[in-house]
Amino acid sequence: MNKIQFPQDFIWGAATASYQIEGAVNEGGRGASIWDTFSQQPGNVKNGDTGATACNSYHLYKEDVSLLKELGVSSYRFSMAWPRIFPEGTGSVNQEGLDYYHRLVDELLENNIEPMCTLYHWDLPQALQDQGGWEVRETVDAFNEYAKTVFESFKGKITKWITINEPWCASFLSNYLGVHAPGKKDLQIATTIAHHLLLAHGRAVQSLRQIDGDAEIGYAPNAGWSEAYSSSEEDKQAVRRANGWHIEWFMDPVFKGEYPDFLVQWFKEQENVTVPIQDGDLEIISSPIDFVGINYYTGNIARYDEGNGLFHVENLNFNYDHTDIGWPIYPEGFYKLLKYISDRYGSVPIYITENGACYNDGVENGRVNDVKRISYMKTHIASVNRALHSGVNIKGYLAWSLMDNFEWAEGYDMRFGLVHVDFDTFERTEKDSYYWYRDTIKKAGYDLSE
Ligand SMILES: N=NNCCOCCOc1ccc(-c2cn(C[C@@H]3NC[C@@H](O)[C@H]3O)nn2)cc1
Repeated sequence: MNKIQFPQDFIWGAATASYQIEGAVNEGGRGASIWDTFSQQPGNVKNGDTGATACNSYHLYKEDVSLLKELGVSSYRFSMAWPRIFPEGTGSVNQEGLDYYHRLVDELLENNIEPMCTLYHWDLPQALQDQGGWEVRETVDAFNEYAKTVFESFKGKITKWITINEPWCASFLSNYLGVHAPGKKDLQIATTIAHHLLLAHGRAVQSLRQIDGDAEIGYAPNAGWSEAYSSSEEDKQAVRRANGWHIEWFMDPVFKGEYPDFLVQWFKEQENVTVPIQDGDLEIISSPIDFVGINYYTGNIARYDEGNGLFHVENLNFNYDHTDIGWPIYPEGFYKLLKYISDRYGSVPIYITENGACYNDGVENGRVNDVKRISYMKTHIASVNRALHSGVNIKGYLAWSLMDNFEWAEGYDMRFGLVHVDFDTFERTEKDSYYWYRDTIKKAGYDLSE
């Protein structure tokens, strides 16, 4: 039997995020976010693209839900834009913002699709950034106010919440590497922000427990996978640092109540950078959660390289095939990552909250023949299946992304969607991968020989 089979109760879904799909940035009472500001600054985003119109999902959400219904998914992961709920970050609630998300959630529920809502997918209100943003602890308080407001408003409708999406991106990629908003390049600032994001996560977990005991909550750390080039101790230690930065730095505090000490020492000795932990912080951060979302795209083989970057690591190009965004295709890394997480953190329920590939195929004769995306999905869903059958407690898989959208600093050129979007007309065209995924969901798996 050459079949990849999943349990009948395995959850299949698709994912998006507010700034990447909504558009309508000046409608419905929405305030500015740091991504509005960052994308308007020349040079930050390819082709000068911004999320001003995106996929126009603010107005076309019913069409999006129809696509989800036809796809046959039981879960849709989306994010709320904090600046739609609190245009100034705190203070008065924007009822129009709440109303929009109630319309979306009601449409999902009417179509028997479970909403999985991300509170923070990087669109911090600019008004808060102007007062220090995630560098200051007041923003943690503001996030908790935002979280409590939507927990109350959607109680009984939304039963799966994700606090923070990819805190590594929202801290280090955005404030040390300068690639994402707000585009800072300061390791101490980034390390402080990473801590405050984790603290905000923990505060929101505690708030949900007070407001809605029937809902579940988790977070979605991004996780790449680096593998040592050789069995030399220096290669193994280099890779331990690289994986630690992406994985343990954001998972140990939540699941073990402490930062990985070898990296804390590395930051102190190499960069004179420290984590601004205050009494009680780690107890808050390690508040028990119901699931963890894992976002996986790519992995690599790496080795020690004295003086190379923060951790003296060189990623080797093994001529693996790459997707159109240049990321190596490494499905084995997905299996190894999932096993690693399960071995290190136990049987916490895992949802794959993002996995997908960038291929920029266009529409030809009404079709998008994205065979490479189908191949990527086959090998990566197979890796999820391997991990599941190796005892990893995986509850579901949500493809990134339902549709092509604003891919941050890459703008609209880089397409991750199962559905093609014409960003001038907003016309949606289901790709071949959409139909393959639909059929796979129906069969709860696929035949490896297909
Ligand atoms: N490590 N050092 N890098 C040095 C130089 O970095 C160059 C660029 O780096 C990165 C790293 C990671 C990403 C990234 C993108 N997505 C995809 C989104 N996930 C959430 C959802 O919104 C998707 O759109 N996930 N991760 C981008 C750029």
